[in-house]
Amino acid sequence: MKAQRLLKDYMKSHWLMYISAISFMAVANIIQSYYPRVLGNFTDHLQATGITQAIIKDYSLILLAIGLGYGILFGVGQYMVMRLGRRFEFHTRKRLFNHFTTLSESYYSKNGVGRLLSFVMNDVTAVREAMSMGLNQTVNSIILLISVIMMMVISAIPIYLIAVCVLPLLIIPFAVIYFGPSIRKRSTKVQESLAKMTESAEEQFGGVRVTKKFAVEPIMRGRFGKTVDQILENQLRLVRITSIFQALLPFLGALSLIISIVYGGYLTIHNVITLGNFVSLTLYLRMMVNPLQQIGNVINAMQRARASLDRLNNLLSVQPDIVESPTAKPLDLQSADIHMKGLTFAYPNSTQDALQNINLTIQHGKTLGIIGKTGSGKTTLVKLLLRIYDPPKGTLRIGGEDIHDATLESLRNQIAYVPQDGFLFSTTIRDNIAFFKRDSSLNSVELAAKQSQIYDNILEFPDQFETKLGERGFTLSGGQRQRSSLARGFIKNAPILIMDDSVSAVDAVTETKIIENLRLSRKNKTTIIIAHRISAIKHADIIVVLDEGKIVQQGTHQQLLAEDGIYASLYAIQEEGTRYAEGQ
Ligand SMILES: Nc1ncnc2c1ncn2[C@@H]1O[C@H](COP(=O)(O)OP(=O)(O)OP(=O)(O)O)[C@@H](O)[C@H]1O
Repeated sequence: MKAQRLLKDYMKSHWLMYISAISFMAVANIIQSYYPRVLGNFTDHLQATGITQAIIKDYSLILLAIGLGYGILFGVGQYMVMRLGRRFEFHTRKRLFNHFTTLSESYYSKNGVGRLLSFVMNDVTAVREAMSMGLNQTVNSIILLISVIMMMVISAIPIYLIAVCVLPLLIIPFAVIYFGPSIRKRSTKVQESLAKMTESAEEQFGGVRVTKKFAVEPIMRGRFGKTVDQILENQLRLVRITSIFQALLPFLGALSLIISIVYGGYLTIHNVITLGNFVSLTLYLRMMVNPLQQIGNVINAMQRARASLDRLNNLLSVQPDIVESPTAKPLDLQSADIHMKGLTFAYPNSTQDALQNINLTIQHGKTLGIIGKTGSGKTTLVKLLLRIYDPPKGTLRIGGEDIHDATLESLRNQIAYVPQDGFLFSTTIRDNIAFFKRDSSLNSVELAAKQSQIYDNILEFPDQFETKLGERGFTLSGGQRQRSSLARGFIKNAPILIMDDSVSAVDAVTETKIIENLRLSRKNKTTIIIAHRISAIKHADIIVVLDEGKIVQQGTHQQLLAEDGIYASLYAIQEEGTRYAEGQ
């Protein structure tokens, strides 16, 4: 697994912006650290000469200059940091999405949509917040602390007094080392439980229609409630530890201030230091409390963000299962035969073979029908053809070439796959049909719609081919959805068309018309039809019957009827059903 360095890479490519932002904020803080010194001098002046108009004017102008200088420079620096944070968020989300598009189906079957959404939403935001706030406050606090210490050292305040007063503050680094790892561990738990909640919400929303029909809302609420409870529990554990940590810092700051008042006051009474020095010292120490508290906040936020950053880096390091060989060539499938020889396949993480010793030849231009019980391996067979999963080397050849030697693009571009439950996007029906090539002419979209027998329905939709589907759009029936997705397969006019149970939701008359259109439009092109109904495949040049991953029968409709096997008994049952229905 190649380690990813999301944040480091980003910082490397934006270093100039970082340096500029840091410089602006650094100068702003150096200017601000003059503030106690000016007030100290003011006090000494007051003591020496009493209050005069000139003193008031001079010091107000100096303070105004400090205020303006700090405000402008700090504002610009802060803007740059925030901008960097937002750009990081944008860049990371794009990078994640690009990465998602490279991952294989097996990754998606292991990770729910909600979990993936959580990476894009929660984790990226956690890192961005820590980045903007972290950089901002770290620079502010560190520069301010250094400037304050420098100003104290070059002032007339004795070093031993400074050392004693600053002593409690030295405990802070130890507190950080002690609390840091626990904060990070608890933050990882919070992020994980957020991911679980998003996953659960996605599942519950997706299944809301089923839930409603079965009136099982309490179960739904219970399931979601559990994930929310888990977040609360994990967040409270995190809050407990961060609160202790954050309370400790101001306490140490206050302690140092008390020491300065007691010890500094004593030295002032005995004239070891001036009243102005005493005022400056307390102001300096007061000025150190905020940056110290900010450092605590930043460390907490950084620890939380580290947990998210680790999750993101791990995700970006996931390699797709299906990788193209460096020597892969684009294949031309126009006149390619398909050969399967001794093909045995088991899904990753499964001990059972989904396909066993498949030997099959599909000559180009022919129609293959595949039938078999549910779970017999029909879909698996065509997934291997699309290389959604990898068949063992040497077991599947297309046009004489091993499938592993073909580029994925050439393979998938020349095969049209129509699944049983084709997904339709929230766009117009026209765009859904022309999904493969958005600029297809309306004529070709209409032709595909006619071939898949959805044309007449579309004419009745409110905006016909421009009718918007999906969320806040028009809802199609199951059969209409299936035929729209079939039109998507027709319009591609690919050398190989695979219909995976794609006419299961249409009535017998429509099915016959679709099959007839298929035969007309796909002369000399390879077509693979998976079906449960014999009526959908009986015209095929060759039919295979799959049972528990094995080909148990192979031949034409007539040949298989003549055999004493699954096909003939299936035919008898389905015929009986048809006769019964017709007799009703
Ligand atoms: N992603 C997967 N991971 C593990 N096992 C799987 C996966 N997909 C399918 N299977 C298993 O492989 C076997 C064959 O499944 P396949 O989907 O090919 O059957 P099918 O004949 O198409 O079924 P149906 O007619 O119900 O669509 C089944 O036992 C199924 O549980």
